[in-house]
Amino acid sequence: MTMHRLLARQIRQSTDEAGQVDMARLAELVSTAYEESDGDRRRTDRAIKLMIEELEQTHKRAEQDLSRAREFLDSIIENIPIAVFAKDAKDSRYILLNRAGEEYYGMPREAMLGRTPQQIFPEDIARVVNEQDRRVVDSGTPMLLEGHVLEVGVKGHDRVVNSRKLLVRDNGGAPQYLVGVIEDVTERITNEARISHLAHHDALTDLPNRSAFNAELDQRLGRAQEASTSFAVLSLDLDRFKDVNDVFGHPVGDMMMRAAAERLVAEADGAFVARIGGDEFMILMPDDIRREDVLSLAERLVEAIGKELEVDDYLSQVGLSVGIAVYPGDGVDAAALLANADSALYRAKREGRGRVCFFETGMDRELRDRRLLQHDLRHALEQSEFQVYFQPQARMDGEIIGFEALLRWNHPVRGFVPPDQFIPLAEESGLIIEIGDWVLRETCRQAASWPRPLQVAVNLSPVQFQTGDLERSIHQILLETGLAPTRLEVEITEGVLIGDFTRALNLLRRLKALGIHIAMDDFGTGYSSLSYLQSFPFDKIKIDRSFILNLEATPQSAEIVRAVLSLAHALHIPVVAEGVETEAQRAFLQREACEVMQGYLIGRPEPIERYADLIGINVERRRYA
Ligand SMILES: Nc1nc2c(ncn2[C@@H]2O[C@@H]3COP(=O)(O)O[C@H]4[C@@H](O)[C@H](n5cnc6c(=O)[nH]c(N)nc65)O[C@@H]4COP(=O)(O)O[C@H]3[C@H]2O)c(=O)[nH]1
Repeated sequence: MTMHRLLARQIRQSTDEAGQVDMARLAELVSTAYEESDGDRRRTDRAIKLMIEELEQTHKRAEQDLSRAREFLDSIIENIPIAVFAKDAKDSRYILLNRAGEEYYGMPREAMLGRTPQQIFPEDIARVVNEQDRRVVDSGTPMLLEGHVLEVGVKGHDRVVNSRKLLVRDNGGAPQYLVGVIEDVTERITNEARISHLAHHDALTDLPNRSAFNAELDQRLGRAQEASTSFAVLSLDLDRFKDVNDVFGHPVGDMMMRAAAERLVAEADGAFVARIGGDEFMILMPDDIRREDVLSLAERLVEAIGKELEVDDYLSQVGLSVGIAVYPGDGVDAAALLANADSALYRAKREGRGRVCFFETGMDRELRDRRLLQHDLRHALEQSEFQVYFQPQARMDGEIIGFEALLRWNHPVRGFVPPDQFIPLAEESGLIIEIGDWVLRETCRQAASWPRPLQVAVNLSPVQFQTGDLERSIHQILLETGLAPTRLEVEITEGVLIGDFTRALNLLRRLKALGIHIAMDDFGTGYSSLSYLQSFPFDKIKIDRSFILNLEATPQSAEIVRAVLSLAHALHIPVVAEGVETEAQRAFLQREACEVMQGYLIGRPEPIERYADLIGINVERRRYA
């Protein structure tokens, strides 16, 4: 007989040593076992119930997640600014369309869903759409169209779109859906075109800029090399444009620049005109144009720009200088052509502006040399290559009353470089501010140490008036050196007053109020010397040495000197005659009652040690010896 192991154990536990079964004990054991078994079953039932509940919740959560994901995807598809559609692969019937799709097709989705292209679009369009759909279904390869002009929809035919259609198969691999996206890229393409335009055009004049010019020049070179033709490169620079900005301010300057650019384009006969910098332009002339035609066009440009510019009731006059280099004679690559056109421009400007110059051999050397000099000039101050020379000024009876300070540059290789060569370079680069301060400080320092309190005159450049703080510099230098302001004279040319007239005039007034004397230099060589005499009470007038030089040779010079002297006398302004070299010139000036003279007859510009006796050093020594 087989018996459950539990019952056998319970009988064993209820049987005594004599083999007698204690029925009451057995009943108790069995009933305890049943109770435990009931408890186990109940626990198992509860666990199963909990598990079922947990499974149900997990399932529900999964369903919710799925539906949320679907909603999320739906909302993305619905709101994406790209048209999205899905069609039945069998008959191209639309089964999904998002909001951008409605906009693209210009109809609500209700008008499209469940319908085929033939039921929606005009016949010709429906045919194209169907053909595309069939191609994708038959080949199984996606269709991609980029930048094609929109043929369906309400936005008009000026829209440009990228579109893509692809096939989705069912689990068995049979074609099920066609999914398509259509992106309107019109704005992007317009923006890209605008950015590309900006990158190649100058913002102010809308002319091609330097990079566009370089690209065009490269193309021209390629063409000319292949076809063995020639062409001309013109380098143009507006003269005195800085004055327009100084006088009228930048907004008016900008308008004037636009007006000048328009004139250039109008006159350039369709040539390629580019603005490559502040007031610099370049022109590429048509291929194989004759030299005389290039010249006559350049001259027409100079004439057109030279006419008065009128913008918003502002009148101004600027000029134009032109340098020309011709391919292949003046250069076979871009760098050589540009450098040579620039050299020719430099010559045109140097010859008096408003001119046209063709490149000639040797001009490049001139420009290169100038650049080298400019480079060296930057180090001249720190290398102590400058020195102030002094030239005496005397009354007509020979009594020395003062000196003019004249700057000298002792270049380590070239020797003495004339100030007429390096001062314009220093002005162009702005170095004149530092150099001018140095000359003033050095002159005042020296003059303050002279035993005789003679006058000392220093040249000031127009650039020092326009930039930097000249008044403060002079003030500080006078304090530093201890020179009495009344012993200092500043010489200015009319260039100082041509720029910002009011600013320069105010500055001169303040300097004069300090006790400094103001002299008008190079009188008679400018355009408006007379009108400037009216606007400021100069302490001295210096007649330019060109008039003195020609005193004996040309009667006109004598007349001019006479006229200047009588005018100055009438205004009670003393006159200094510059460049007096001969006794005859001195005698003439004395007869005409000129007050002061300066020139080789009295003494050349020299280091002050050479004039030690004039400044009182020897005299003093002798006295105390
Ligand atoms: N043939 C001849 N020439 C005479 C005679 N007497 C004087 N000279 C020269 O005439 C020039 C007079 O100076 P400037 O008209 O102010 O003309 C000056 C002035 O405009 C400028 N310059 C010189 N030093 C300075 C300076 O420190 N600062 C500035 N801004 N300009 C300066 O450079 C110009 C030329 O200076 P330099 O070569 O020193 O030339 C000086 C002087 O050497 C003479 O009897 N015969």
